[in-house]
Amino acid sequence: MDQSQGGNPFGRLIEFARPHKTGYIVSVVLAVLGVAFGIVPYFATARMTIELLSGNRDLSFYMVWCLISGGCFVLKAILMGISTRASHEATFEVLSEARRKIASKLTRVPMGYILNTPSGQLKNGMVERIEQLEVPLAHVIPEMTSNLLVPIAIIVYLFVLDWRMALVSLITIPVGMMCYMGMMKEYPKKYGEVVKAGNHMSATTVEYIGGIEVIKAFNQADNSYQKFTDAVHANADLILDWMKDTQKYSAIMMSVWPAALISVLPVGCLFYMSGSLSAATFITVTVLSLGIAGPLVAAMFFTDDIAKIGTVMGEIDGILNQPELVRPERKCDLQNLDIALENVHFAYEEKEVLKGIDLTIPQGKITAFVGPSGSGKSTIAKLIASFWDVTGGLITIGDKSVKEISNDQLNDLISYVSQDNYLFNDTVRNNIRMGKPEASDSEVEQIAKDSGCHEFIMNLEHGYETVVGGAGGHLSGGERQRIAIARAMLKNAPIVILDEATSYTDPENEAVIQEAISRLTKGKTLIVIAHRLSTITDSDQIVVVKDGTIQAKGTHEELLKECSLYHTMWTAHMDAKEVKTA
Ligand SMILES: Nc1ncnc2c1ncn2[C@@H]1O[C@H](COP(=O)(O)OP(=O)(O)OP(=O)(O)O)[C@@H](O)[C@H]1O
Repeated sequence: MDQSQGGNPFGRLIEFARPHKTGYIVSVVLAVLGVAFGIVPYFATARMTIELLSGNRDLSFYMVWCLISGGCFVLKAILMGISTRASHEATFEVLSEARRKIASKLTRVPMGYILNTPSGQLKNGMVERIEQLEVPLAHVIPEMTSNLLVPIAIIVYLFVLDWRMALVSLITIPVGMMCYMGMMKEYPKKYGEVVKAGNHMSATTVEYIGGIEVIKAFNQADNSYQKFTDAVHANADLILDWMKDTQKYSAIMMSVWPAALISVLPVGCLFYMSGSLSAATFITVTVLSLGIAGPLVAAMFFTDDIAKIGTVMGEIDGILNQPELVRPERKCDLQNLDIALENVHFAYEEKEVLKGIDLTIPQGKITAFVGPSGSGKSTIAKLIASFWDVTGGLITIGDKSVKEISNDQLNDLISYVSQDNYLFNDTVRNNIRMGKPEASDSEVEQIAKDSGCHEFIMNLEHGYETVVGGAGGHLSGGERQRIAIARAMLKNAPIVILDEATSYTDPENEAVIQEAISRLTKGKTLIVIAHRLSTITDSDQIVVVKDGTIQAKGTHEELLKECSLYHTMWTAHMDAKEVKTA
């Protein structure tokens, strides 16, 4: 994990590339050699022009120089090709490692960060931002190095030939530099704004697609979905304004920079007439001065990408530097799997939602949480599964704080099934198999039978091979929940948490699933959160939660007698059931 960050963004980029430095070194060396061969034709042209003017009529002399020039062009192309390939191979390794780092980081940060960050923004960090490192890594490192070396080598040579002409050939460079500085003066600020607007547009687009059903139902299609259209326009306006600001500078720069002949020709003529410059030097300087601007302009184009590095690395580090749930790597010994909550307090943000929970959940028993909506039931379950750290108090499993249990061990211990368990856009079979990746096809089918969902799966168009669509969108809510339960049962963890896991299921199927769950979780610790109280009456312990505190706990019969809130909830539930069946 990378926590060493901050400071110079270019340094951070090099840090990313360091494991593949051999590829980059090879690439730079080959690019420099390629450039060196690329300079030869300029010298050959100057040499041949001088000889022509001095009256040399030896054809073989010119043929040899033409061959040398042609050979150098070919060598340059080959070396540059291999250099680009080496830098790209190294770069695509670096990019995939960076993406893997972010993906793995997301599994270690508290769930709060993931839930509170728009998924479009996280996707941007993992896909677009990392993609933007491709140019700096694959092109800037070899090509910018070589493109700067060519003009430097030519300039040094010009100074050796005639320092006055060397200075004259450089006159356009400061003018071009001034335009360039004008173009770049607000770059970090402007690019930061563009990234922000892009992220907002991306997050709004994801929200638009995710909420398309609601948008259609409330007749908010396309343009009338203001938030989306505003984000798209804001993004386009920002980029256009920025382009308008910089266009004048770039137009002047691109025309002035390559115009070295404007100064070299008249001044060279004057020196030549006055006898202080030989024809040979004049011709050589004229030809070579043409070779300065091209690579410089090419190198300058990369500074655009370099200027982006700060913002891009900032976004990537923004994810990589998120505080993690601190957990040990090593497995610890647990005496038993009793779960205890001691004076647990918790706040998602400012407002405290759990206010001192004391509770023991014995191993191998069924504990159910009931209570009004928003009272904190799911939060208790999520804290047991370590989605967040408690703000105060302690949660233990087998007398060990959950903070002392490694992520892997806790994942093996707990199966958590929520109301909206995510299904991947894959086959039903593969979605169930996620519970135990090494499970055979027959194991998957057996658990589906045991969980009471084989029949409905076989009725799907392609049975177990039916692709469930993005987030399981091709299935009904109840079907999605049943597959999620089968997946959790296949995992066969000793602690199972069902958080409204059958809420979308119709009463007839719910009875089948309940029966299957009780069979499959025999001997395991089962924690159930349910609104339909009739499904939890057999629990060993029912915990009534209200306003983040425990109002009462006991069996169904005990609570009916002792807890007025439970009694009221039960009566309301039974009345609702009667109305439905009437
Ligand atoms: N990710 C979150 N960020 C901020 N607040 C949250 C978050 N999740 C839940 N809350 C708030 O915490 C409180 C307890 O929520 P919780 O989901 O634990 O209640 P619950 O009893 O399970 O409710 P329900 O029966 O409706 O599912 C609520 O006020 C809820 O708005």
